[in-house]
Amino acid sequence: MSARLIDGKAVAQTIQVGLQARIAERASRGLKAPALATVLVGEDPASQIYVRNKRRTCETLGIRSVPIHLDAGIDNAELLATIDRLNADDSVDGILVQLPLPRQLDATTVIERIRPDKDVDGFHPYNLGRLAQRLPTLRPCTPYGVIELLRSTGESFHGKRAVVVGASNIVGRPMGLELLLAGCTTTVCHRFTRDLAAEVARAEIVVVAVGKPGLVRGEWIAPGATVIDVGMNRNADGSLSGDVEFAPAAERAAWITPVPGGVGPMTVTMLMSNTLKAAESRAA
Ligand SMILES: Nc1nc(=O)c2c([nH]1)NC[C@@H]1CN(c3ccc(C(=O)N[C@@H](CCC(=O)O)C(=O)O)cc3)C=[N+]21
Repeated sequence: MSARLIDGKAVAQTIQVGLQARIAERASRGLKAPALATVLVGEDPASQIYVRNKRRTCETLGIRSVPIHLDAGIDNAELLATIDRLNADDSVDGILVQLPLPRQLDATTVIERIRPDKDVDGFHPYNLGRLAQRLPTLRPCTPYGVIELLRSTGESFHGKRAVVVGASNIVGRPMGLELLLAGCTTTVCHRFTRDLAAEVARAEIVVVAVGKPGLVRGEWIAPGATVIDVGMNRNADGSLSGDVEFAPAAERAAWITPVPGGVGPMTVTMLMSNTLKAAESRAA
């Protein structure tokens, strides 16, 4: 392996120390702790683990966690009523509804119901529109975390050719907007892209967020590229792997993120950053 590893755990830790200090400083001025409501619907085991992790990180940083657990069988109206209550609650700064939701519930309606200034996931059309117009407010956590990882390498992004693989609403599309904002010449690839290998081979920065293990072959990676793997695939033996063939990609890349320990820890950290930001802008 010749690539240098981008240590997401370490970058996340550094950012968290800064957040913790800012939250403590607010407390010393008599301000209340920022508060994050995490809404979990049903018992999906992966969602339970993720939400527990978010709640635990809140406590570590001095953010008040407001855990809300709703029955798997609730209907849209009940979920929307919960959102309305949290929207109106002045003691709550941020609202996160864990996705995916059970089938009978409509995520789009729910996301659009959250007050944009409490939308710490950055999924509301207002916040995405602001990002599209180069006036970011609350930014989607995973793409924002990827930008922080790229920044941590110390390499500049200005004018770089960036390729995003995957065009989901929560990662690929906002990732394209973030890279554009950062000054990259940005291409977003998806299931209809004709020659994915050729697109990836042109990239100086590659961000992969599809959810298919080994989708991006090591031999596609341009020598000296920076590779960010957002994929999190659970293997039969319980271990995790990304969407990029790690070992051969690391032979060619200059920088690469591991899975786990790359993007994942940043997603949670940027959620905490957004919660503090939401609290700061309410007080103002
Ligand atoms: N409304 C909403 N917002 C989200 O941000 C959201 C969501 N729904 N639904 C699910 C996905 C997934 N997600 C992860 C966050 C952290 C890790 C993470 O910390 N992963 C660790 C290891 C995890 C492990 O070992 O299982 C790592 O990559 O090193 C992973 C996945 C947030 N999501």
